[in-house]
Amino acid sequence: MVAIELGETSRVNGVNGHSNGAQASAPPPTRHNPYAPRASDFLNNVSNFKIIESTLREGEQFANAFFDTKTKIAIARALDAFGVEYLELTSPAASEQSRADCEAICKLGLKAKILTHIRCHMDDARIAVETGVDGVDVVIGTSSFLREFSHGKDMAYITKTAIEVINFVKSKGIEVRFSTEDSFRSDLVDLLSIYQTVDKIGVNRVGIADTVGCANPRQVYDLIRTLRSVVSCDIEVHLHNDTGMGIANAYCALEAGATHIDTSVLGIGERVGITPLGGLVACLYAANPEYVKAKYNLPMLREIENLVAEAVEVNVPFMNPITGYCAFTHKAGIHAKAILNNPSTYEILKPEDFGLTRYVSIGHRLTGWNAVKSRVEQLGLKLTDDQVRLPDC
Ligand SMILES: CC(=O)SCCNC(=O)CCNC(=O)[C@H](O)C(C)(C)COP(=O)(O)OP(=O)(O)OC[C@H]1O[C@@H](n2cnc3c(N)ncnc32)[C@H](O)[C@@H]1OP(=O)(O)O
Ligand SMILES: O=C(O)CCC(=O)C(=O)O
Ligand SMILES: [Zn+2]
Repeated sequence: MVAIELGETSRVNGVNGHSNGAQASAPPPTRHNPYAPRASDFLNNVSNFKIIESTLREGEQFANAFFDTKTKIAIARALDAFGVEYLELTSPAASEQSRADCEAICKLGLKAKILTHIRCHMDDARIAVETGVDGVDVVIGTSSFLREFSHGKDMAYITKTAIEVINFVKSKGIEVRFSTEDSFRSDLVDLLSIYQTVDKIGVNRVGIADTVGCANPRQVYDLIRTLRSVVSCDIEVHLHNDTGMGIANAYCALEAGATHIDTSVLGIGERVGITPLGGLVACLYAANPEYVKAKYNLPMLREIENLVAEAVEVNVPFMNPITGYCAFTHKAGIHAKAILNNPSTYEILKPEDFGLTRYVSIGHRLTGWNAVKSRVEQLGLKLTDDQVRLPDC
């Protein structure tokens, strides 16, 4: 768990980590974040999680996504090289082509485990287990909206079918996950009851889905923490970004004990999509850079985002974490001076860890003399400080 010890030290020494002088033998001050996870956060999985990368499932539901086989394979290979633990693919029940593509990706021999995503129905399950996948993600809506207006089934029917499908997939010796669609608008007693039932019969993971993007971080924390206390299997979360909470909600889910996070490249999916891979990586790197660097090939992120952006014909957003075109550009004089002295003053992410470089912008009315001096030195010019400071120099 990251920075437990450092957080405690900061607490001993006060918010800024400074000793008050009376504690002559106190440990030296630290400059670490006093809000970092503490030993008491025993459920916290911020430094112990797996990514279920769903660009080839949720991402295919993005309005502009029309992936052909070659593109799907290129995306699968790139995400595998990046190091995601799982790839989730569109249901083979969706079309003959989806089934063929799923089989083709299973045959690539990737390190990532391959999952496919199906309705909680035996017809879909029978097709899915024949594709060669390592696991099947099963889903069914449990909110009153979806029970009434989507599939029309009650909780008794859902529970019975879930048991049948889970036992069937397990009998094939592959992983199975059971998820409720629209979890945050479902009845809590219904949810906990069905999750306990599927946990008892040996499901590998249960999933919570914020299908409509209505949840906030505190609600996510509370639901996952409650669920963590009633099931012993892994917990996955799938979080839509309709109100911009996709990354924050994923972080809180991990803090509450979730083990698996669904992502897609650039967050593409239904409507505005889900937790973006790059943004999640940025957030978790900020919490524990060493853990994230050891797990993923971070310099590949830009290439993967460009690959997907091109495939779905969108631009990488200018404010994208890590790869947005200004992500490591510093402009105002106060920032530029401090950055040139020590990049950590205004950077929580190190560009070099992502194969990128920082840029100090000059030539604007907010530029200060320190930035100009640095550029003068870079260019090998010989000017005194007074000359650099002169506005007409
Ligand atoms: C929230 C999510 O993103 S869940 C994942 C969504 N993914 C997809 O929809 C995959 C792509 N979809 C498809 O290829 C098609 O919709 C198919 C093959 C699944 C079904 O196609 P169709 O038979 O033409 O049905 P259609 O798409 O119109 O309606 C969905 C059907 O699934 C049923 N259904 C919806 N959710 C579930 C569920 N979780 N479990 C079981 N059945 C379900 C609906 O009641 C409806 O059944 P009906 O045919 O009796 O009306
Ligand atoms: O299977 C899941 O957990 C999520 C399905 C989905 O895409 C959603 O509910 O938004
Ligand atoms: Zn979704």
